[in-house]
Amino acid sequence: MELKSSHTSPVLTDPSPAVNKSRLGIPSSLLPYSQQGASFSTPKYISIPRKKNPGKLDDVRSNGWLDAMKSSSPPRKKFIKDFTLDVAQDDAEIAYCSWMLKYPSALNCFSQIIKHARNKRIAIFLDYDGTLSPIVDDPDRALMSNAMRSAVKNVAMHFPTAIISGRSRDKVFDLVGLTELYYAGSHGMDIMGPVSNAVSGDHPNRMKLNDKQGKELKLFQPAREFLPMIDEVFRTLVENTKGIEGAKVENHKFCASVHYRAVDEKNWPLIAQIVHDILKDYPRLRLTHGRKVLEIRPVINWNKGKAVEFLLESLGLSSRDDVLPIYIGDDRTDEDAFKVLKKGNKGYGILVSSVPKETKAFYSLRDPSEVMEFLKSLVRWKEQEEAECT
Ligand SMILES: O=P(O)(O)OC[C@H]1O[C@H](O[C@H]2O[C@H](CO)[C@@H](O)[C@H](O)[C@H]2O)[C@H](O)[C@@H](O)[C@@H]1O
Repeated sequence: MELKSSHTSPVLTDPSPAVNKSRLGIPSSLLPYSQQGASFSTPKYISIPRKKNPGKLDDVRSNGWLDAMKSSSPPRKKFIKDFTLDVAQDDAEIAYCSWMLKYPSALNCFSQIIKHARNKRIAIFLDYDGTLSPIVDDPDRALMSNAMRSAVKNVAMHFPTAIISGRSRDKVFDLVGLTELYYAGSHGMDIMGPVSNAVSGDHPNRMKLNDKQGKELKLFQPAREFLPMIDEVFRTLVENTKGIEGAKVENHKFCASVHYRAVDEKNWPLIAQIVHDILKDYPRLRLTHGRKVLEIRPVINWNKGKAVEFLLESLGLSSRDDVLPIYIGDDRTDEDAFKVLKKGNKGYGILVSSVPKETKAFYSLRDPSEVMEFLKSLVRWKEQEEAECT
């Protein structure tokens, strides 16, 4: 989606780096795609001490980071012949089935869902990784299938649809490639949504734009002031983790991610300590845990739940009884959105998980293939309903 702005804003235009990256000692090959060409500004107010030997790893053990890291993603299913392990897998399946009594399958409960949806406007919110694309080792290879793309496109033709991702908005748009949707990147801190009178205006973090088709859109970036800070932290993270095999740092514009999925578990405490040490110097940044990823983001009171509320308002769908928002996601960061929908019974959160998890979602789906089935079912139901009305 190429957007033309009537404003000249460094945030929108992503100009060439103002600072020579090699001066910072970072070879450009270490910079992931989303960072190349991103806006750099000379750090004025931040200085990061370069610690050669990070602490004694006591902090991250005592503050629970390590435990959170270990439990942050379900283990992959293995094809196991061993009888004892077969039994263990059966036990896991039994545990999953009993968990589903509390969080039933959205596919099994489809008729219940559409009963509530009758005479209502459904709005669809989708997470990307683990929801539309399967979790893979390399974040750059998390591609969605063409079948999923077409299911999402069909959904967007029938219902207002938005993707709310932890990735940068540009990156998630590159991966999805559909112009029929709205996109919110950086956990909702970078929203390209519809223009509505209710929330437009002269707020400094909000501006109107036109897309290629001339459709008016609104950009909302509540964390714009953090851009240089995130940039600097990203560069420091790249520098400080470069000796750890398998570590990968991504710049998502308003947040930075440190992946440890491909890092030997014995080095996880080191990764955690590096992030912990950097965060100590940035009281205005905080940590959240994703699936085998540590995410550093501004402390502002903004998250995927707020993004859902913002988009509903922009769509003119908030504070109405005839609206049914459905949010599908797999990650801890999606819980903020589930919470918003659960509060006041506004709509349905659907957790994508193949293992039992504590969640604020209402329903569950096992994996992206079930997500696709669910989206297709929604379209079939809507088309049937439309046909009956004509
Ligand atoms: O909000 P999302 O769209 O779900 O994005 C959350 C994070 O997704 C990506 O990481 C996750 O998926 C990768 C690819 O499958 C996987 O390798 C990684 O372990 C997962 O954490 C993305 O790379 C992160 O930056 C996002 O924050």
